[in-house]
Amino acid sequence: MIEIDIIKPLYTADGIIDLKVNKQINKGDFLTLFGKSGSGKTTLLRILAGLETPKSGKIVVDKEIWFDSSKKINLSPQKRNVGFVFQDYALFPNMSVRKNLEFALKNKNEIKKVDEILEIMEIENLSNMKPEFLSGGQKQRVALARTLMTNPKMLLLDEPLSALDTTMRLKLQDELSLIHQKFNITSILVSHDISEVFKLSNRVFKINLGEIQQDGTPNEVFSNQNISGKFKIIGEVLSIKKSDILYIVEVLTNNEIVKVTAVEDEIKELKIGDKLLLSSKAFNPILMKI
Ligand SMILES: Nc1ncnc2c1ncn2[C@@H]1O[C@H](COP(=O)(O)OP(=O)(O)OP(=O)(O)O)[C@@H](O)[C@H]1O
Repeated sequence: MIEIDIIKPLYTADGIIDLKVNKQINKGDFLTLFGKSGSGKTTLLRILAGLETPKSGKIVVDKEIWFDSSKKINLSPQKRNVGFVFQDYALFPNMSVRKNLEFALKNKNEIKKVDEILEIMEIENLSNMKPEFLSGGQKQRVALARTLMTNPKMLLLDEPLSALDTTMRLKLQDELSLIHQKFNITSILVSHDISEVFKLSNRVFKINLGEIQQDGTPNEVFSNQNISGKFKIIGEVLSIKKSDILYIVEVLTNNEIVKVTAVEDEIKELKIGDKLLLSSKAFNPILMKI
């Protein structure tokens, strides 16, 4: 269990706002922080990692006090043992993949763990390569593998997949999900990608201007309560074309492209790249084993 009750002033272009979090996160949760740019998501991850200090409050992880302003306790990042993965892979460029993993080992007697993790992450074939020769997806897989070397109590993922192309992103989402199931590490992800949120997390904090405005499952947070559609999927607008009096909207859903007709009112506020909810009321899907 992670108990967070902190306040930290954020210096934004529009003035000072308080990042205020008073929440508990269950062990094994996969939580996503979702919200506009500048709302405080990365700062919250950095506070948990011990890289930023709140003005006041408390952070308790599995009954261990990581931070308590009243008792002047502030555990160093090394003592917190969290795994942090960023968008840029932060691998040591002069070391091979294997050396990058070995370097992260705290207990050098656990050297066989390197091979275990290389195998789990399916990167044994890359073990002697230097990062500069790896693709973005491969580098991020190595960065994740390196993070797992220290048996972290918590995995902090700051938009780790946002620099990757769609195919690689979907593949690494599957891997993240598998890692989470296998190691049951409490994970906190920052993501702007709603389909990623649905795929990976069981809980979402929707943050705005430093405050958590919504807390629930992805369905609770994102499904528009006014729509009573029987069938709902999240998609992304790829194109909007006019056809007579209607519009044809191409929507990407789970790597499939679907064409949907829409009226002017529906497309008024839509632009390419927008996330949307595709729903249908009188639609009875047919299930077929393949
Ligand atoms: N150490 C700090 N102290 C005070 N304010 C900070 C600090 N670090 C960042 N800020 C400010 O706090 C605001 C929130 O930054 P943060 O990076 O947490 O936002 P974010 O929600 O992660 O945004 P994005 O989605 O763009 O990454 C920004 O306006 C930033 O300038």
